Amino acid sequence: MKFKLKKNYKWYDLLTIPFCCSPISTVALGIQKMLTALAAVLQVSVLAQFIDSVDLAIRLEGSWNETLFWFILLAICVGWRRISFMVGKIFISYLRIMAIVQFGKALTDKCSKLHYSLIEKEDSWNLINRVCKKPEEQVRLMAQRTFNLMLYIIRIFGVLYIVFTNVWWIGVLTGISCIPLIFLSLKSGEKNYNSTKRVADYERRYQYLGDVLSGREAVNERALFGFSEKINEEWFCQYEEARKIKLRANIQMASSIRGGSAAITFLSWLIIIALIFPTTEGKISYGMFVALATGMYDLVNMVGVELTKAVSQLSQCREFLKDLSEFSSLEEVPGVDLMPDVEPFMLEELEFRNVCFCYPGAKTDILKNVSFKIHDNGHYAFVGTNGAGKTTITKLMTALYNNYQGEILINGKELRTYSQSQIKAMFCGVYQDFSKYYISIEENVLVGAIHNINSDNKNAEVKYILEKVDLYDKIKTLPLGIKTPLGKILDGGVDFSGGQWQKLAMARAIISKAPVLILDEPTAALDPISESKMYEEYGDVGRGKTTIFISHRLGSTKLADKIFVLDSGKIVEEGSHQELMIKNGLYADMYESQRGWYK
Ligand SMILES: Nc1ncnc2c1ncn2[C@@H]1O[C@H](COP(=O)(O)OP(=O)(O)OP(=O)(O)O)[C@@H](O)[C@H]1O
Repeated sequence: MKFKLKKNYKWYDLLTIPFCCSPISTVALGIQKMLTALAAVLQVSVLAQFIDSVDLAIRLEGSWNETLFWFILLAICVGWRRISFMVGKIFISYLRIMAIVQFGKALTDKCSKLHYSLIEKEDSWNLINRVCKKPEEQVRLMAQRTFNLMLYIIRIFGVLYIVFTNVWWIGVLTGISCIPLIFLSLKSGEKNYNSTKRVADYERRYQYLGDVLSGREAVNERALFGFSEKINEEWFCQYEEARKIKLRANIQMASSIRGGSAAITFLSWLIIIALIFPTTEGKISYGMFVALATGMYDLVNMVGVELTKAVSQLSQCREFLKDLSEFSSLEEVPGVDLMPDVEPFMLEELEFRNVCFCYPGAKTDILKNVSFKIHDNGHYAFVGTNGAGKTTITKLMTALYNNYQGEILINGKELRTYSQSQIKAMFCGVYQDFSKYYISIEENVLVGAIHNINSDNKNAEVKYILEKVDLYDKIKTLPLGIKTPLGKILDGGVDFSGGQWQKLAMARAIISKAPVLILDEPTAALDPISESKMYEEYGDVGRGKTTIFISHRLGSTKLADKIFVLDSGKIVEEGSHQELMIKNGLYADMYESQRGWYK
């Protein structure tokens, strides 16, 4: 059975979620908790019978055999309560495994379908992190806390029933006094979860700062600039803030639990005193008095501490369900998780017609009336100042955002009418912040053509492309060749330099069968020789593809058939390098200022 997320979660889903993950362990856990609760209730009556039978046997009015019978029963009750904890642990560990497989998988599936803008927005990103953090732990808590509540309720009602059948008014009085405590617990649980939400923001910040302080990425700058102390202070501030919020929530919860338990302890003394009268009047036996007095202390602990804790923890789970409902209602992009179309896509023309675009939540337009056309097999470049909107254009053409105004037409058809599989089949790219996958070199390249490469010539094609990006000579020297794992996660992994990783990203894009190749600062990490070699082979690399090239190195963009110059979200100039130089506008200015460095 495959776990499916639904839009609206109710309180009963605290059990249906674990049940859908693993019916066997959820039912087994429920039975284990129920038997434990019944054993505890039974123990009260059995203890009374045992004491009374010992009393009778001593006074020679009863038999020792009967005493032995009650003793064995008492030993079974106590023994089961001891071992049931271990039995429960076995079911829980199985439930956790199944929760990763079922619930965890459903969450990651949902994440992979989410709209790109939700990942970029802080609120939704925090929600995603809260829900997807340790799903197996959430499922365990749901099952364990719900069954614990059931266990306490059975025990409380069981003891109350025994008290009620012996002295009815004491049973009723105790029952009524438990009700306000349950409401108090619900409130404190809600408060506790809200503080966990607030803590999550601080945790995220201090974890990030912790990475800067101890991670590998910032090691060089850390040593050079010596910023550790300053970051450490900031880390401490964030950590302290999170600690204070947690502490306040714990104090609040402890005071409501302790306050409740003090009230009920006082009540239990009154009840034990009240029990003396029916005992002296002979309405209840001595054994029952001892058993009920012990049972009352147990009851006090359950209602005053355990039940309050269970209810408040359960309301934390309920708050998690609210988050889960919100998460599962987040907007999905239909088909975003599908593979690219296997059918090769033929691009004839891509056109932006009066496109305006504002990032969700932002106030100003980043792109203002942008219009341009690019054609099959052409080489195009976008240049301009930082923040002019070059990368944003590539995000729109690859349909990461669809809230633009104006039209984006591919082969004359609006981009929004294409399916995600079709769009994926159109574009491939190397971005500024390209990914580093800690898998083998071969797999790193094949990520770009996972769906449409023939396994017979896979190796030859990977080698050919690695030669094209000038990486094969280095890879040949590695003991495992193209099978060598990268990064420090797998055994025998080697690390690449920034430029080598970038070449690998380039290889990934080239092996893709998509007809449009987006290159966003693809050579930023390359040495000058590798860079110029890449440009010499530019035509070859982009063979049969339409290339869209973004770079600040104007010496490289001048090879493009057409250059678009962007300034503050507008295309201010367009033409070939020669045409733009004759125009003597912004492009010529930028080009001359760069050329000045080499004179
Ligand atoms: N997710 C986002 N939300 C809001 N604003 C954004 C977002 N991403 C980018 N921007 C803003 O959009 C503007 C254009 O960004 P873009 O990355 O397209 O610029 P660019 O021309 O590629 O710059 P660079 O040359 O520095 O890479 C910038 O002002 C940036 O701050």
